[in-house]
Amino acid sequence: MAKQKAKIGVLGASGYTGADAVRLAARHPHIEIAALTANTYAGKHMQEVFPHFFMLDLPKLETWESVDWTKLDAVFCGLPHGTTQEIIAKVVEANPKIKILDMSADFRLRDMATYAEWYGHEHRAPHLQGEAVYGLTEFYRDDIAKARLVACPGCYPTATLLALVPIAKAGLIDTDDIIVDAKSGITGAGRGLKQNTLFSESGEGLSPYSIAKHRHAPEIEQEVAAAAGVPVTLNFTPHLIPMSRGELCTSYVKLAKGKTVDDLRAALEAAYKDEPFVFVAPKGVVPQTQNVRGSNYVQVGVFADRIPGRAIVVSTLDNLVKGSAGQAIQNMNLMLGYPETTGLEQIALFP
Ligand SMILES: NC(=O)C1=CN([C@@H]2O[C@H](COP(=O)(O)OP(=O)(O)OC[C@H]3O[C@@H](n4cnc5c(N)ncnc54)[C@H](OP(=O)(O)O)[C@@H]3O)[C@@H](O)[C@H]2O)C=CC1
Ligand SMILES: CC(=O)N[C@@H](CCC(=O)OP(=O)(O)O)C(=O)O
Repeated sequence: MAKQKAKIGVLGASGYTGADAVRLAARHPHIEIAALTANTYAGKHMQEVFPHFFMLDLPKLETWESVDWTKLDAVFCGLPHGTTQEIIAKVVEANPKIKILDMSADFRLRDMATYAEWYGHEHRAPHLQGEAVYGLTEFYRDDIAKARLVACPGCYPTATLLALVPIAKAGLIDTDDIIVDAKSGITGAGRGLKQNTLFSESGEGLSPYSIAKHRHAPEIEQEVAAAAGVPVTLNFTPHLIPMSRGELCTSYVKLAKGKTVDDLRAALEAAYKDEPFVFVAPKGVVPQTQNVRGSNYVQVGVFADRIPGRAIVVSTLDNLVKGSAGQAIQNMNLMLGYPETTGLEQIALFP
């Protein structure tokens, strides 16, 4: 007899990450989409909000309060940071067995004081924070498989950490001298109306933002520090770039004494040789967002700087796939015991 499909819900299905979770889930062979929630769009059909789902028969958008959480096996959470903690706490109260794939930042920082400092309020579900597993699949796979609550990393942290963790872990770089220059497509800012994401204001320019104060800096530092085994402070500057999806991070690093760029390449290749989604570009090949657009793949390239003793690592992903919904599906596969790549092997939409 065929195994029953797992029933999933998506919180924030009327947003960009929620919608990409629906796009991927709709063609996943082992899951059934059983509930979709929205805030202002509650009561509407998904196709009214996202016409590209015209061929699907999907549940109507409803508020999270009206969902029967006891019927679901897993929930994807694409809510604005700050709102997730309380909603997830209620969902878990209703169904303690439900698996949670949070795509927001609400459970990523392990230190509550750091959370309060960067997010401007005390954590609203500290009892759940303790059990949250950081959802960077390539480095937390075993813990993710056993977890109830997975805090999927942000899109910038995913791209940056896939470049930095293996080389920091191997002691190949000076962790006091890391500069991350990051660029994101406009969907990274969500679907809500904002002046700076209007085509007329973002379509023909490149804008740095949150200089020296972006909330992904402490998240990246937390994970590079865990890899390196020492506290890390780094420079992180994001930019908004006129394309719909995609992200590219360029990390400038100083080599540890006696280490070479070939050592960096060897560490990255060793880390990812058996990984289904992360690929190290061959020598001289430059990663570009076009190679990963719409896919769960990540491309990492490593280059010697012309300044002796320095190197440049370039990493790229799709912010809505490996940067959020795709990685969440990858983690769900582990948590529900499906092959990790199920539903995720689409190649980039190129051009
Ligand atoms: N966009 C990206 O590339 C990435 C985003 N993230 C994170 O994922 C989360 C979602 O991002 P994204 O999809 O871009 O955001 P959107 O702004 O596109 O969507 C937000 C969703 O949350 C719903 N919502 C808003 N406020 C509330 C509330 N008070 N109660 C219940 N539902 C609410 C919205 O409903 P409605 O539209 O009906 O009002 C909508 O469905 C954020 O935390 C974001 O930072 C993480 C990685 C990448
Ligand atoms: C372009 C843009 O605005 N990007 C968002 C990052 C999106 C994201 O990954 O944020 P979370 O940590 O909430 O998941 C930002 O800079 O805030």
